[in-house]
Amino acid sequence: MADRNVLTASDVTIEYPAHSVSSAFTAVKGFTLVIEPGEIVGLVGSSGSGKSTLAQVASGQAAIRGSKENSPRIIGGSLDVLGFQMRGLKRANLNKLTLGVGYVAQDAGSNLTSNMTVAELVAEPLFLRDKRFNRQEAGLKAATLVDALLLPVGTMLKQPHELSSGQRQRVAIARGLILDPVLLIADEPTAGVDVSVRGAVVDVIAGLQRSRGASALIVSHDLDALGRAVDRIAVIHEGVVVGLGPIDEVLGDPRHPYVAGLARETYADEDESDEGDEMDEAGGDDDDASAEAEYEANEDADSARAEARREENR
Ligand SMILES: Nc1ncnc2c1ncn2[C@@H]1O[C@H](COP(=O)(O)OP(=O)(O)OP(=O)(O)O)[C@@H](O)[C@H]1O
Repeated sequence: MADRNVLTASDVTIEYPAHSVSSAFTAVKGFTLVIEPGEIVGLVGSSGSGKSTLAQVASGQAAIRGSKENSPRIIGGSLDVLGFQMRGLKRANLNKLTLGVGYVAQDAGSNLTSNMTVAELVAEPLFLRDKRFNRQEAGLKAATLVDALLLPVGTMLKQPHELSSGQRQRVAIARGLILDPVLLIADEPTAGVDVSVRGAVVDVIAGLQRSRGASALIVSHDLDALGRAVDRIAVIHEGVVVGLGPIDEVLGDPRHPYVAGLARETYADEDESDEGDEMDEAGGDDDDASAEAEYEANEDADSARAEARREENR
């Protein structure tokens, strides 16, 4: 029976299978999350915490790439996306799933076909789905998205090499949005985007999806960029959800040292721009200091682990 939620993850465990030089690795452990229609959720966490792995599995991209490429696979729990059980999803259903799920990969901006114009790149998914799609309508849709993503209209005639990396990333986002996905999964959509427009880009993604009653899962390690655009955040740490809810609630009542560190960092940033704003936190300075120390230690350990794992898989 189809699930009314856009995404329902119950105790999902995901692993990268063993291959010639390395053993199997569990990247996500017991992940639970529900995304309702029209809801915008941010997935936050440090490097190597499992965000991209989840995004690849939930969007169907891992299944499309298949086992040959050492793609991650669900080994425990259940993940339902748009009514499809992602565990052991058949190829025919995978095609149906991707009609409704848009995916913007972490490095999407740097993988755009080099000899196409922005107009062609953004409109291409329409023609891949329907060769006879009306060209004028496609051009108009592409231009509207390019404009919404704060790119100059002149960008339409340019090729990727004529754009900055942040502009290329925004072209990739426009590509991900042009099919009006029921669920957009965007992995670090603001990577490389100028800091002054990062928040606005997330706002555009959230606004466009919300206006159609559609949903989004926006992966980011940048809470500032998610800002007020998301309804809730899920904080993931070492593959486990350690915080879930509206940003202010999660950060205001941290239940895990990683979240406490995240809160402290976020509030410190806010204090820098608003000097009179004092934090009134229970627990006192000693607790804050130890949480921050643990957060920083975790961050360092995460980066080291992620790098070691990448090295191992080279
Ligand atoms: N192909 C792979 N094989 C084995 N392990 C992998 C593979 N790809 C990633 N991992 C490991 O899985 C864990 C989660 O990685 P993932 O890329 O999902 O994290 P992330 O939170 O998206 O990090 P980042 O913010 O750096 O992109 C990491 O420990 C990583 O090293």
